[in-house]
Amino acid sequence: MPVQPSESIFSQLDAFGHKKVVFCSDPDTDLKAIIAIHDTTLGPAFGSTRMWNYKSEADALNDVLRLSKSMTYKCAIAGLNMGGGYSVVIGDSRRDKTEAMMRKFGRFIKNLNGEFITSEDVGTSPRDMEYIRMETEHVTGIPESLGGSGDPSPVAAQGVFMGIKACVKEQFGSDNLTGKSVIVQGIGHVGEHLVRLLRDENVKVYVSDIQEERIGQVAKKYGAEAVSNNSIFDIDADIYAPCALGGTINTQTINKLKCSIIAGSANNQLLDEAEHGTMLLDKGILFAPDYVINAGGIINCYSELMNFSKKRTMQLTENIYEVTRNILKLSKSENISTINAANKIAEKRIADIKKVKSSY
Ligand SMILES: NC(=O)c1ccc[n+]([C@@H]2O[C@H](COP(=O)([O-])OP(=O)(O)OC[C@H]3O[C@@H](n4cnc5c(N)ncnc54)[C@H](O)[C@@H]3O)[C@@H](O)[C@H]2O)c1
Repeated sequence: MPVQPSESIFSQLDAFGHKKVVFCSDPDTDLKAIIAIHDTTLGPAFGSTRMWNYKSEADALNDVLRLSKSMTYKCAIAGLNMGGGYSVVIGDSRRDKTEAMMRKFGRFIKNLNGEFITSEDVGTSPRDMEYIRMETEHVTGIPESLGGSGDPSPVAAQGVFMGIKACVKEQFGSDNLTGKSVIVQGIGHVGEHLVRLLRDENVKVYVSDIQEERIGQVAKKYGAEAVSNNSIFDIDADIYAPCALGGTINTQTINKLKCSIIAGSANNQLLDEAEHGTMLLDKGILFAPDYVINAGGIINCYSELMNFSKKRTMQLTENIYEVTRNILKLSKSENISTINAANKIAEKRIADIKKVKSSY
């Protein structure tokens, strides 16, 4: 069962298996943030910073715990030498965010002495990473003009695109996307780049968002069909690409879905991994585990840390195709959900590397 936001903080930490959680409070800058460090077996905890107007502090904690755990798996399966973490800043990014708030948050990261390294996410931008960089070096995704790798979302979209191709190969026998149809839910940074990549392969694209004006703009720019957010599950498309927030795949939506593939960028798409992963398996809907196919963003940030070339970054991102294919194969051969198959592969790598690190 998923951990409920109302449970005690320590029982939640036990259930997720976290190493450390830091609550950052600074009334002078109105900063309220949580940094969660899940696992550092493979290296320092890597994770984005999300700014969101959470309904409650308990929701914010639940979100950061879920997101940081999936980062551990994401780094492991992408072959990176990094652990898993995440942070959330509580507030409305368009109304409440200030330079002082982000710089103060940078100071909290600095105090972790490299145990946590961050980058941008929903509600934060390369500009915010620049503010954090003024206080600590433990940040990536800073603007290219400052020597960073800039916005990771085009690379994240490329990885999602490779994941979609791997799933199409499995379901249809060829990874050619021409003539297929995709619903992109959430046309923000990643969603819009994904729409462009799909349009370039002659895919029929439906776009949806909670911001009505965005739907019209993006539909017009890429020749996509605009769909209201309430009616996306009525559309008969081959692929559903969730690119907004998590939890959109649940008992209610699975019963409505008409697609045969789910593959998108949003983190933690399954409301309950075990229950909904199995439901999708039983219904024959292929689910590309989100943390596997959205790893392009973190690969881009890792490349910035490691001084990798753009070419190497793209090679690592395009490898998401093979990684996804291997997961689908394991899922099929063992008749387990795709999320279970991905978790098995990620956990094996963490266990193997733990043995390497057990001696000098
Ligand atoms: N940006 C990256 O590099 C990156 C990398 C990996 C994963 N992700 C994940 O991908 C998702 C999108 O990231 P982004 O950077 O594009 O964010 P973004 O904030 O730029 O875009 C999100 C979009 O989703 C829309 N949205 C929010 N709630 C919605 C809902 N209920 N229904 C429909 N639309 C909704 C927003 O209006 C916005 O347009 C997030 O879950 C993020 O964690 C992002």
